[in-house]
Amino acid sequence: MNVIETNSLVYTFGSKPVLNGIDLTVQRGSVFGFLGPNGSGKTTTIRTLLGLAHVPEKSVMLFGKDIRTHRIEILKNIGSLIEYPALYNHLNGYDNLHILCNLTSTPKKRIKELLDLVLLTDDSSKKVSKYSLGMKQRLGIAAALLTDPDLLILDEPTNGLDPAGIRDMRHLIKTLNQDFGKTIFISSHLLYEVEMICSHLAILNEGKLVFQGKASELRNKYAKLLLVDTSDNKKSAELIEQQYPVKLTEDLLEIVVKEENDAAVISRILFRNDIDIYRLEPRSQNLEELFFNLTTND
Ligand SMILES: Nc1ncnc2c1ncn2[C@@H]1O[C@H](COP(=O)(O)OP(=O)(O)OP(=O)(O)O)[C@@H](O)[C@H]1O
Repeated sequence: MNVIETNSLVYTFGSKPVLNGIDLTVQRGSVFGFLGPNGSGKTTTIRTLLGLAHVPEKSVMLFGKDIRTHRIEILKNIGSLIEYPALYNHLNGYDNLHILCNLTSTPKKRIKELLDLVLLTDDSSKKVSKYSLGMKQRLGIAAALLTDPDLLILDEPTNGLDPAGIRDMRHLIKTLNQDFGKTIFISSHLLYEVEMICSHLAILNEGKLVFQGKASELRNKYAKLLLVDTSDNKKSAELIEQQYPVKLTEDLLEIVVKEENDAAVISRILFRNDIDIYRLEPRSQNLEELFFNLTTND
């Protein structure tokens, strides 16, 4: 069953079209990455999914039901974290969840389970004002999970986090999906970030989807670059260009590769020709380069 389905979804701010006919399909059990540059319409799409923006009938369906006619029922089964979590900074983590438990008539034992899950048990009696942004985000996710919804919608969950915060967030998303069966919809403007954790992706550009499918399908659609610096870049370029497209810049080689083991193939070519490698570094295309490929290669 599709957890989210949008049908030719359109949305305008005044006379400005922001979403231009979006057909999203998010299957149960997936970690779905919703990618797009700033201003492409991600937050607006999420607002439509949560019934916060007025849309035509049947254009936004969740769990097979129309958000226009079944909003309350649908929202009971969604946990969301949009921008920063709304928390009481002067209270500790436990008490924040306790208040929400009372509001939602959730049994108190759920608090301990969730604090364990989001790795905040040891900090549960600390005031939230003393939490790092990553800890606040994780407490926000615990709050969103209180009523055990099937779908979790996270808007840029790693924005502003330090590397440790990003690692914890990735781990949490994986656990929620694999061990607890949650379907997770994540918006982001970072390609490598969603590629790493998502099973499926959609890419939005100027209110239109330019790609939707499995993350592995996207990987096959675009090339990666390998940046290489050697003891003899000119000779290296001549050797490598027999097998790979290569550009010789002032101080390095930019080689277009596709397979994981291309780096090994290239190092063997150079090694056989007595060329030393000083640097060999993969670089993914950024979103702009990817858009260019997606819109010109098809
Ligand atoms: N309240 C509003 N009134 C008018 N235009 C708006 C409003 N909110 C957003 N927009 C415009 O709609 C477009 C899409 O915005 P949206 O916030 O959905 O994009 P986004 O992909 O989430 O970007 P970001 O990552 O920067 O939040 C942008 O051009 C934005 O300027």
